[in-house]
Amino acid sequence: MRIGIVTSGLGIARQCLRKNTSVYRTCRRQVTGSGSPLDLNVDSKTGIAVLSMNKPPVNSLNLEFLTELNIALEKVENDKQCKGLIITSSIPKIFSAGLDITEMYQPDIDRLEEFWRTLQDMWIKLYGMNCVTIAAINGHSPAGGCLMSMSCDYRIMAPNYTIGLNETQLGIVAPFWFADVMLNTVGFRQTEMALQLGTLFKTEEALNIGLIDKVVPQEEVLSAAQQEMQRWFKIPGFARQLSKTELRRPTIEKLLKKKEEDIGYFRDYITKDAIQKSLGMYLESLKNRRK
Ligand SMILES: CC/C=C\CCC/C=C/C(=O)SCCNC(=O)CCNC(=O)[C@H](O)C(C)(C)COP(=O)(O)OP(=O)(O)OC[C@H]1O[C@@H](n2cnc3c(N)ncnc32)[C@H](O)[C@@H]1OP(=O)(O)O
Repeated sequence: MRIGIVTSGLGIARQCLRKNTSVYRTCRRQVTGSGSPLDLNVDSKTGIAVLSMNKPPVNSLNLEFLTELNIALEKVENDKQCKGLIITSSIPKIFSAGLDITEMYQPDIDRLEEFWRTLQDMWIKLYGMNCVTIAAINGHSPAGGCLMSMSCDYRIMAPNYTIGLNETQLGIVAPFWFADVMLNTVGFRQTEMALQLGTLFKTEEALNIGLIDKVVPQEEVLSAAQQEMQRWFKIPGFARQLSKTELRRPTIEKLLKKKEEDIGYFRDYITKDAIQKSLGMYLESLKNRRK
């Protein structure tokens, strides 16, 4: 089954969310054209869903894209046939460039708050997914891209890319829940160094510190993820799921308790003059890189 979701506006996205049971039908109908930022393929035989991000140029996470991701995750979670989810990218050499910096630079305040809330929701869903989740990291994966990868149960990455929480290099701070997920993944010492230095790890380095679990050649990333999934499927689903929930619940609950506070903190922090200046300079440096 091939399902695509279009981003022709938040209205459609919300319509899909509201009519949850008809999401498949509604979205499939919209998809016939090209330009969908997400491809969701559910193989009813294997029970594996492959969600491929396809938002040029770099799969940056803006409000609309995050909304689409939320819909797709919800759809997978509600689909009794789906036992596993693989997240990957259709953009060559990029898994995701992380949060769309233009959402944070000179923002409209209402949209900024909505953006952050939608990101929180996406993370809560992904980190708490009942089904097995594998990140097939076939490109660079900085900051928000790293968060998405770390939120999966297993990470397979192609060589010669980078991954990490590089926020300090932008002059900003990784939120506490980004830090918590990294702590849960690689432990305190690696996290305190990586967060302060804003380290982007090369694939092999990421493997060495346990930020990713396996390295395979670029063209094998997806098939390796499909194969890995079989190992997880052999474990009785309920026992596996409960083990995951028990381990991840405290981290999720920590954010749930402070969701509104976190939105306010983010808004006040991001709109500070010094932070705006840093973000402006970083955006400029990205644009000048190719000159
Ligand atoms: C209290 C808490 C407060 C704040 C918390 C905030 C947490 C933030 C989390 C984040 O995720 S911030 C984003 C961090 N991401 C990055 O630093 C990645 C930046 N991008 C790159 O390093 C590279 O673009 C690349 C991903 C390695 C890809 O390189 P490539 O050479 O292939 O592409 P190019 O650099 O030419 O980019 C093409 C195009 O896309 C624009 N771009 C890139 N990344 C972003 C982004 N994250 N947001 C918005 N736009 C981005 C780039 O400027 C180019 O635009 P142009 O074509 O108009 O020049």
